Amino acid sequence: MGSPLRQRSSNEIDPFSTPDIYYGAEALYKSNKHFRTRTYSIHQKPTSDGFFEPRKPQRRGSHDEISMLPRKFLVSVESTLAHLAAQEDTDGNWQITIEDTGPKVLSLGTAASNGFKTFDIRGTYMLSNLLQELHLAKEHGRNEIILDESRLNENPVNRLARLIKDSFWDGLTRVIDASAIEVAGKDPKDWTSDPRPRIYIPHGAPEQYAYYVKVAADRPELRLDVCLLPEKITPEAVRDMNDKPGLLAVAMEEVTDLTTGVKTLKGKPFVVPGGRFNELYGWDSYMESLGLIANDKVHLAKSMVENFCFCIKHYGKILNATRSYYLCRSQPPFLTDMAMRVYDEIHREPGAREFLRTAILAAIKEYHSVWMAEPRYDPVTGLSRYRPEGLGVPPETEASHFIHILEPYAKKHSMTFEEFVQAYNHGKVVEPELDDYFLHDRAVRESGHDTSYRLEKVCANLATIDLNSLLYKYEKDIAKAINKYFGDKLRIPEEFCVGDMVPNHIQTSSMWDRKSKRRKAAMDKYLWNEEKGMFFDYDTVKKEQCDYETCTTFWAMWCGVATPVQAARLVTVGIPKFEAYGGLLSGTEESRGAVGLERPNRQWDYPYGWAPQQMLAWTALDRYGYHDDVARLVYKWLFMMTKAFVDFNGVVVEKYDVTRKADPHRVDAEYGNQGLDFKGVAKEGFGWVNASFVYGLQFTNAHMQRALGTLTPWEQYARATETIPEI
Ligand SMILES: OC[C@H]1O[C@H](O[C@H]2O[C@H](CO)[C@@H](O)[C@H](O)[C@H]2O)[C@H](O)[C@@H](O)[C@@H]1O
Ligand SMILES: [Ca+2]
Repeated sequence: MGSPLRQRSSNEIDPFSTPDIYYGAEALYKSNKHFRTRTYSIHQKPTSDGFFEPRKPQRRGSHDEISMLPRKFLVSVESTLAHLAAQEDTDGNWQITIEDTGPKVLSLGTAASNGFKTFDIRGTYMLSNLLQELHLAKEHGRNEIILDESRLNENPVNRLARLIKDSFWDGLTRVIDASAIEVAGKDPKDWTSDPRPRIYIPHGAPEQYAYYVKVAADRPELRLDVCLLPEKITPEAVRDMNDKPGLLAVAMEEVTDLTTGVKTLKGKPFVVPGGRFNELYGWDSYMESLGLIANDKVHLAKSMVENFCFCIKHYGKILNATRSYYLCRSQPPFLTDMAMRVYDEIHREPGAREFLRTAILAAIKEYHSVWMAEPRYDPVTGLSRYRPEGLGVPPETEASHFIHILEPYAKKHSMTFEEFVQAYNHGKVVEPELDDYFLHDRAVRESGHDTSYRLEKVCANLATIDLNSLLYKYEKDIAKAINKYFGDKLRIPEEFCVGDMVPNHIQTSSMWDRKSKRRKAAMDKYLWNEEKGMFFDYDTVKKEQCDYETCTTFWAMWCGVATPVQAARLVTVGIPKFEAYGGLLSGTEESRGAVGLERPNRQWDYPYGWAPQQMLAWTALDRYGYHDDVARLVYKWLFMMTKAFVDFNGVVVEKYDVTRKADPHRVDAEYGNQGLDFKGVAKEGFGWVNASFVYGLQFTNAHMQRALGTLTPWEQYARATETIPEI
């Protein structure tokens, strides 16, 4: 995207710099140098109505405005912030939105007049940008600032893309080592009475154990609890950790401290989703990596691949996420595509080929030991299911989540809710029906689609179109990597062998091609519905195809398993079913069924739309040449995001209600929405939604970007760009 014309002298700060530069020490020095005559005091008295009025300074002797130059304001931070909030944040939620009913105008003194002349800042967007900038300036310890008008009226598409690239990724990046373990250690899902930072180290990483024991001893104020995991991680062991939930160690590298010359360990960074999700997630990481690559941050995506390889080596799988309570389950697998996209970017760097080799070997191990082994593998169909092990009630959900399920059992056993959970988790009471319920519940969480009426009470039995598409992609990618990069001979070292594999045996692309052909045949047989023109899940226990219409049907195009004829039908039949105002729905309204008090909305059903669904569908449609559909769907999603960003104080959330025009970020299903809870200024957005924005922009042209920047709805844009037929 082009940025506005900038004509700056060398002692000026780029108006679109990151807050640490724009409000940091250098900016302070330059603005002081430039405006010597300024005499603002920070000790201002409130006016009679209790508000702070920016004080009118003395008129400067020199001329005021040079109209050709971009406008800048001279702003007293604390007083303007107080005035702005009191006047414009009328509902007192620390944000200025279209729902506030203030006058929507505030005057700022121009810098060129030393604050004497004023100029009006008008409308929700500019005022909320002002609020955000003042919060940032305050956080950087500034009492007064020179503020570029272009930072307030910046094209919103540019602004959001800039914030994602320059600020949000940084806000979501974590490193686990002595430098920042207190940040990564925080877990808003730790509901225990003493939520202290705790780290579990796998048995096979004694160097990390020694490292963290020393960190804990050197910095007792952290209260870091360092625990060694048992060699064999069983469901019982995982259950017993529920009272002491903790972070799981990820990859570290040995480095030499440049000042002391001593060798130490350094954590490999990763991006977290945001909100309550402050750990490395499985499929979120893949989506985030698409955004990181789009933003030239491939080193972070690479580091996440390396962390996944560590997880496969030490925990046996890519985890749902890196907390102790997630140890038994995985999430939708994307490792091969992620590693190959990273490789494409870094292939000229030293060590790139080894990076890819390790990732492909890890993926092969994961493929066999997790997805193609029982209980996930179904030998009858040859297809796979989300079906993780585990015991008892998942501890990470809100306390209220399972009340309606568990209370009748607590009553039956004359126990309190807590007593019952304790007794049930430890096998003191036996309730096979509940075991079945939680088997499926764990599977739902492993599927990433927690929760949905599509999967509730049945997920562990389903060969889903989602998972089998992803495994087909593994098979095709592994075949391609072996053939293209490893001379069609990949040696499998002992540490990557599974079951009865012979150490150091050679694998070739044809072995993997055969696997993909077998899967395609099974998917055609069990998952494709010729009459309906879509792929569906298959119930391996009832031995019948399901009828829930899910937007994951497009994953068959993402992975390439759909024939061109199937793809054409999917597009014709599927798109009209799933397309809504803001992009693609997770599922159809009809499939979800009626909702009400007794049957509340589930967040992965209609009317919600999620970034990963959009991103995979765009890529899928693009792969088969449906470029007009891609353009339209991308536009709708980006439009919805941009409009919410403009109208609601810079908000970027975990998911959207894609049927809701005015406030699509409002989702009250299940645990609500993540990314809403900020005061004044959003610092992180939400991982995969950030990614969807910058990834989506790659499918747009300059014309679309301009139209998005002026908040032109799709229909209006489409009408304006309709090709005029030749006469
Ligand atoms: O705490 C409840 C559940 O939260 C997670 O699921 C949701 O957030 C994840 C992170 O963004 C995302 O990967 C998943 O698709 C979302 O539904 C977690 O993954 C669940 O296991 C957990 O029970
Ligand atoms: Ca408000």
